[in-house]
Amino acid sequence: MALSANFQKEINKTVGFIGGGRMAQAMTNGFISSGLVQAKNIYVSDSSEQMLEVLEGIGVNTTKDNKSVVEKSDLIVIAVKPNIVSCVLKEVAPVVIPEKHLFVSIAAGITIRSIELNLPPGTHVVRVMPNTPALVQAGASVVASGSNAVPEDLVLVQAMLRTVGICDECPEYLLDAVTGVSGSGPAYAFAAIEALSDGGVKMGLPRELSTKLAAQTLLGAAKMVLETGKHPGQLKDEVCSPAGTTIAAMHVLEQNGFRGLWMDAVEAATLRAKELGSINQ
Ligand SMILES: NC(=O)C1=CN([C@@H]2O[C@H](COP(=O)(O)OP(=O)(O)OC[C@H]3O[C@@H](n4cnc5c(N)ncnc54)[C@H](OP(=O)(O)O)[C@@H]3O)[C@@H](O)[C@H]2O)C=CC1
Ligand SMILES: O=C(O)[C@@H]1CCC=N1
Repeated sequence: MALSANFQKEINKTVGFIGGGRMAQAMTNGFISSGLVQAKNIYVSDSSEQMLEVLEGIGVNTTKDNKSVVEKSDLIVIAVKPNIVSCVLKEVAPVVIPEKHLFVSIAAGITIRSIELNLPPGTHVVRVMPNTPALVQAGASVVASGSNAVPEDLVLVQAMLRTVGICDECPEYLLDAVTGVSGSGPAYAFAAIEALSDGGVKMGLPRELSTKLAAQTLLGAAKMVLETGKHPGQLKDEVCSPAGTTIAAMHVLEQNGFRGLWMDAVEAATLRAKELGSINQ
C-alpha cells in the first residue's frame, strides 16, 4: 500500500471551500500540488481577512461571500468549525441546485442527517474525515455516503482524496472513531515526536538532530507497517534484542500505561466527536 499519493489527471470540476482555515489549506495545497485541480478552479470563502490573504498567496479565488462559492463550484467542501456548519448551510441553501452540487463535509461529528436537513431535498452529500498530512500528500481520509449521493459521487471524492493520501470508505457510524484515530491522530504523533526528541536532548543530543531522528523514526516505522504488512507487534519484537536496550525501554513504557493511554486518547476524541454531533444538529 502506498504511503503517499500520486500525481493524478486533472478533474474537470470547480471546487469550493467554505472556511479557508488549516484543513482547507492542507487540502487545497495538496490538490494543487498533485495536479488534480488548478488553483484558478478553486473558490474559497472565509470570514477572516487575514486568512483570505494567506489563501490569495496560494493562488486560489477568495471571497467573504459563501453563496458565491456555491454558485461557482460543482463540489463544495464545508470546512468551518462544527458549531457553525448548520448556520453556513442555512445561509447557502437558497442557491443550492440539488442536481448540480455535491456537498462534502469534513466537520468532526456533524451527521449526514443534520447536513441534509439544512439543504434542499435531494442534495448530494458525502461526509469525510481527513487529516492535516494531506498538505504533504500523506493524508488519511475515510468517506461515508449521504442518502442522496450516487456511487459516482463517492468515486469522485475518493479519487480526489487519494491525490493527497490514502482514502477508505466506511459506514457513517464509524466516522467518529476514525476521527479519534486519524483525524486527531497527527496531534498525538507530533507530541510523540516532540517527547522522543526531548528524551534525546536530555541524553545530550543537539535539538535539531534529535527532532530529525525522532520524526524519521516514526515515519520509517509507519512505512514498515504499511509496506511489509507485518503485525506491528512482530515488528516491535524484531527491534527488541534479548536483554537489550529496547526491551528495557519497553518495560518503562508498559509500566507507565503507554498503550492504555493511547487507547484512552482515541476514546476521548471519539466521544467528543459524538458530543459535537449531538449538540450541533
Ligand atoms: N484541523 C484538523 O486537523 C482537522 C479539522 N477537521 C474539521 O475541519 C473543519 C475546519 O477545521 P480547521 O480547518 O482546523 O478550522 P480553522 O478554524 O482553521 O478554519 C475554519 C475557518 O472558517 C472561518 N469561518 C468562521 N465562520 C465562517 C463563516 N461563517 N463563513 C466562512 N468562514 C468562516 C474561520 O474564521 P475565524 O477564525 O475568523 O472564525 C476559519 O478561518 C472543522 O469542522 C474540523 O472539525 C477535520 C479533520 C482534521
Ligand atoms: O480537533 C478537532 O476537533 C479537529 C477534528 C479532527 C482534528 N481536528
